[in-house]
Amino acid sequence: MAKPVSIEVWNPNGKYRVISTKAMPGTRWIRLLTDHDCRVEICTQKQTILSVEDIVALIGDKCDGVIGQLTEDWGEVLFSALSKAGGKAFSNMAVGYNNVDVNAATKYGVSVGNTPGVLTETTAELAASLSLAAARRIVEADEFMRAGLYDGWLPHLFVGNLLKGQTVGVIGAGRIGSAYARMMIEGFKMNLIYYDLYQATRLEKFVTGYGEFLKSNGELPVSWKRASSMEEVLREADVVRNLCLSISLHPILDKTTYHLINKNSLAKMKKEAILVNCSRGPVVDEVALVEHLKENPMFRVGLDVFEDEPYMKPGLADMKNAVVVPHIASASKWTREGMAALAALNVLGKIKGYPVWANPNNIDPFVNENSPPPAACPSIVNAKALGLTSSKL
Ligand SMILES: NC(=O)c1ccc[n+]([C@@H]2O[C@H](COP(=O)([O-])OP(=O)(O)OC[C@H]3O[C@@H](n4cnc5c(N)ncnc54)[C@H](O)[C@@H]3O)[C@@H](O)[C@H]2O)c1
Ligand SMILES: O=C(O)[C@H](O)CO
Repeated sequence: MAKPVSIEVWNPNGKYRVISTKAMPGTRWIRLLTDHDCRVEICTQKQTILSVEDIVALIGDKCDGVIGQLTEDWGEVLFSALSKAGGKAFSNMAVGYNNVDVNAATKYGVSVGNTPGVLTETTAELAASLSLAAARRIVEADEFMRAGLYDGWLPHLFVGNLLKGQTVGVIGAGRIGSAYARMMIEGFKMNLIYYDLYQATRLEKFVTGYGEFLKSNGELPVSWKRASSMEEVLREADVVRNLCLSISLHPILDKTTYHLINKNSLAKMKKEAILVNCSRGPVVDEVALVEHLKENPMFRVGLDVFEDEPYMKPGLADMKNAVVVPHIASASKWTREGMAALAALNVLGKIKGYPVWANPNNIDPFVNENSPPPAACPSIVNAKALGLTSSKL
């Protein structure tokens, strides 16, 4: 029997019982629910990662919907418990939903929401920050300063890499990968090589147009190339004798991307390259990465995500050529409040029987605080499997 889980309650007399497994930023998401007759219960338990047993206890005998977190294991047990409690709606407060067994949810008739779009730029900005921090050795230099080791300017002190005019590689050129690519191309005049299962037409058009603009300005144009495999992105450096300086990972995590970066792929990268991961930890074989970092001191990584969060693989914390941050890529106030609103509206929309928003890439009307959100679920990943109708709004 799980211990009772501590909660905070809003609108105790609300008709629909909605649970959030964590306190989320802002209060708009709470208002959106309480204004529509929901009783909102927020778990205030101290431990960061809730167990399945804790969540079953939270769900109890009557629950209409749950907002959960990417640290939780949403599978058969939880969807069955939610369904038994009368619940039909779940939303992750994240765009990635590799922690969710969508088939199990569908089997129990539970919709699975996620929060795309609102975190695209914030996440891409962190990937760009990690690229810069790694290229210019910012963390190492900061530690050096604070340790009182600086005793005067030196020609060799913390020499790093220039990004301008080099090549940026993007694996997974979806929303975030494309936004990151644009930042690096526009900001640092980098050339692009990308690998994705699908053609990133808008990104290609952007690079072509920007290249023409630079040319008309008398500057060197930028170029793009769509690689036919990830290996081609890693190898490109040798082919064109141009340093493929920075490679950033932005695919979803599934069985096709698990350990996409491993011992073999690392061996194909330039010894002085930079690898950034703001997708999911298991996209990189972290043990192989630690070995590679040890053997190649000029190879640098910027990591926001880790294979066994919250832990790092042994040795990673000691590597000076690694910049590590605790899964904060989407951590801007605007984005986190927007994610909370989207997650709440995914759950509310299903409870109310609203249709599903037709374009999950344009969620602006849901995050605009100055007007009421559309009567729709912003993003339901199993909408088709559940036969949910699409919004005409
Ligand atoms: N670190 C963070 O805090 C953070 C924040 C937001 C998102 N993410 C992660 O980033 C991922 C991407 O988010 P998004 O909004 O850009 O999603 P998206 O669906 O727009 O983009 C994912 C892209 O990956 C591509 N892809 C899928 N399988 C691939 C493969 N085998 N090889 C190459 N490309 C492949 C898809 O075609 C798609 O273009 C999320 O699923 C999530 O896991 C992490
Ligand atoms: O998938 C996501 O949304 C992130 O990992 C957290 O923002």
